[in-house]
Amino acid sequence: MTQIYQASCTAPVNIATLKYWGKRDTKLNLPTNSSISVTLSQDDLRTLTTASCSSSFEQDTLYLNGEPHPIDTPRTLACLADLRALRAELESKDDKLPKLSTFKLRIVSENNFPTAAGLASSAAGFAALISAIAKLYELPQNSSELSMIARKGSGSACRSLFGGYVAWEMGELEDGSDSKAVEVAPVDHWPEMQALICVVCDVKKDVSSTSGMQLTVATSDLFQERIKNVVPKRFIEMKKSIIDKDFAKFAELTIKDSNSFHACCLDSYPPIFYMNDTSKKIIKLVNLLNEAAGKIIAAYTFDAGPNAVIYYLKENENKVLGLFNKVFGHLEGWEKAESLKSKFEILEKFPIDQIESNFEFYSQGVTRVILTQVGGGPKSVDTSLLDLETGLPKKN
Ligand SMILES: Nc1ncnc2c1ncn2[C@@H]1O[C@H](COP(=O)(O)OP(=O)(O)OP(=O)(O)O)[C@@H](O)[C@H]1O
Ligand SMILES: C[C@@](O)(CCOP(=O)(O)OP(=O)(O)O)CC(=O)O
Repeated sequence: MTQIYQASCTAPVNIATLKYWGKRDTKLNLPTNSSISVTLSQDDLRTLTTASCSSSFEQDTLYLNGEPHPIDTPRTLACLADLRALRAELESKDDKLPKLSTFKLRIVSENNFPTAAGLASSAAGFAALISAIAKLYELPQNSSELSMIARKGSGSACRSLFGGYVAWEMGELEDGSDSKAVEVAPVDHWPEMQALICVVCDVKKDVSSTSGMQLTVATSDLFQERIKNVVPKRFIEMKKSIIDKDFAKFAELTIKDSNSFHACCLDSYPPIFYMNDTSKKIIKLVNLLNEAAGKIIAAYTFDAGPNAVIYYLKENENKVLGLFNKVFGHLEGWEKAESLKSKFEILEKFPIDQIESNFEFYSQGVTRVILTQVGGGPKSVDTSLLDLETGLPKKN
């Protein structure tokens, strides 16, 4: 039987605290502003991808969550072309290397969380795809260099090439060769960062990030102010808050940036609404919590959908989870916090009677919670999703 070469990697989701919104080049996914994100732990949310190639494969194929998935989209093709070109360069310098760049690829991938549900599956998906093929091809490129390929798949995916706290530097060159992800700080620098994700019931969003941001670029005046005057300063301040481990500052900037991004969406013409009434109730809960604490202990952020991500530090876990468990404790996702429940608290100054007297209103609209934390970048793994006998995805 013809040899099948294969390699597997996992990659994480990242949730931006300073949002990427707007492209200056839609083909290369070059952004109008730099952005910052926190990489979330792969213990909770991760993509696992096996990349394989063989002279016997007749076409490039992708299986996602057990089903064939289109691979011939311009963005995926751009990633594959870049990776093959880098492999071909290695082969041209060393005759002994098998000509993997000429073989067709078979890629098998699985997300351990809902795909296309506003949980950044495309970011983890492209980061895992690029990492697995780079491993298969034995490419020497570092994570920043690979991030430029992932960026062509989906802008935010470039940040999933790193763990911890990550910046995507927008760059200024036309060919995008300086628009890449870099590490702001590794997980170990500030491992106390936690994230509570409230998954909000929703029908699929009607404006994708890709088209939404183009509408904003074309029509919003507020957006011009955002990219010229707001984000450049915030980018420097947020990086500093991470280096200084200054949660109050980090949280304030995170909240303001989520608000600024959604304000630009509303200022688009016609307006775009990603947050819904449930999202607004969650904002209110976070505001009341911070007021009761007398300082900012929780920061909300929303991407292009109604799901909330709430960042907080481990030291405030009892207070933050205490409140959210009170409201959403009946939902799936609290198993991880079982041992903490006896320590959950409602702050003395929190107006809990407001919530209790309107409990149905506050507790509706969220389908599940995910408790997670800051985590590491892509990992090379031995687990393979490919059945070498059949050359097809393994059956579960
Ligand atoms: N593991 C994967 N491997 C390759 N492509 C993937 C993978 N997971 C997701 N994708 C691609 O990303 C698409 C989903 O992206 P989409 O932006 O709609 O949703 P999302 O990233 O989950 O949510 P959001 O961008 O709103 O946070 C999938 O349809 C698929 O094309
Ligand atoms: C609101 C965001 O999540 C937008 C993400 O946009 P995408 O990276 O999904 O867009 P494309 O580059 O067109 O694929 C903010 C962010 O992650 O920074």
